[in-house]
Amino acid sequence: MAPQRRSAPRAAADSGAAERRRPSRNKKDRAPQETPREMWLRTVGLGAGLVLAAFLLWSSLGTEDGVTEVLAHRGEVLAGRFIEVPCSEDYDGHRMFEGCTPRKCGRGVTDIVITREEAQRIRSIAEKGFSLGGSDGGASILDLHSGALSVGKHFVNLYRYFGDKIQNIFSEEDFQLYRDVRQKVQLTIAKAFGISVSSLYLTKPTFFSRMNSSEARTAHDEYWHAHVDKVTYGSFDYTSLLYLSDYLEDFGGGRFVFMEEGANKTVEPRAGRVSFFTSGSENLHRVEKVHWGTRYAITIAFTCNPDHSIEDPAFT
Ligand SMILES: O=C(O)CCC(=O)C(=O)O
Ligand SMILES: [Fe+2]
Repeated sequence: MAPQRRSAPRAAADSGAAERRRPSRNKKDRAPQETPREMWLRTVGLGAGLVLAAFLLWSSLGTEDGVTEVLAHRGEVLAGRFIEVPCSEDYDGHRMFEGCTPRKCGRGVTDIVITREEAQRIRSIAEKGFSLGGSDGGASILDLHSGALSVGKHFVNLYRYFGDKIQNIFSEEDFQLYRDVRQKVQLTIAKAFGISVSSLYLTKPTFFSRMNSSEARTAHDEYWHAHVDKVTYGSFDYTSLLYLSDYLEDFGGGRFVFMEEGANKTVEPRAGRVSFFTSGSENLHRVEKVHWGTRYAITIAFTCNPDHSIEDPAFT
C-alpha cells in the first residue's frame, strides 16, 4: 500500500504568525514557578502517555489488522474446537446436494487427527517436489493431482516433464500417506458438520503451499489477500488446511485469519494442525505475510458435486 503522503513543512511565511503567538519575555518572567508537586504530576502524566503510546504501537504492529482473538494458539494441542457461524447465501447460487451442501456452517481446528510425525513425513514429500522448482516470489504451489509445480514466474507439469521417471521422485508410500491423510481429514469434516463421509468429494485445486518472505513477482505470489474460497475456487464447499510447520519456530507472520467485523480470529499454524471450515463468505479469510522462515501447508478441498470431484494421486 502506498504510504500516506505527509504535508510539506509550513513555509517561512508562517513564521510571522508564530512570532505573533510567542508570549512576551515579560509575561513569561511573570509566570508563577512550577511547584515540585506539579512537576511530579507532569512527569507521571508524560510517562503514562508514553507507555500508552508504546502499547498502542506494539499492539498494532503485532496484529497487523487489529486481530483480537486467537482461535488456536501454536502451543496448545486441541482435541477439537468447533465454532458454528451462520451460513452465507453463497451456496444458493449452486446446485444443492441434500445431506452435503452446508446447512450448518462454521470452522473447526484439531491437533489430534494427524500426528506430528505424519506431518513431518508429508512435509518431506512437499520438500522433494519443491526442490525441483519453486516460485521466484514468495509463494510456491505443488499440486500432486494435476502435476502443477511453480517454477520461476510460471508453472510446469511434473508428470508431463518427468514421465515415468516421476517414480524416482515420489514413491507409492508417499501417495499412500497422502491418501490416508486426505481420508482422515474428510472424516473429520463429515463428523463436524453432521454429513455422510461418502457425500464429500475431493476437488481441485488441492495443493501444497510453500510461503516465504521473498518479494512477490506475479499475482500468484500474493497469497495474503482476503478471499472467500467458494468465490475464488467455485467448486469448494468445505476447505481444510493441514499445517506442516510451526508458527514462530519455522516462520514468523503467516498466521491464518478469519476476518470478522470487530474481532478477527487467528489460527496459528502448528505441524499436524488441521483447520477446516465451510467455504462460503461466512468464512472470509486471509494469510498474514510471512516475515521470516518458510511456511508449509496443504489446502485440501471438498465439494458436494460429484461432477467436480478429482482422484487421489497415483502412479498410472
Ligand atoms: O495456507 C493457509 O493458511 C490458507 C490458504 C488459503 O486460504 C487457500 O489456499 O485458499
Ligand atoms: Fe483460502
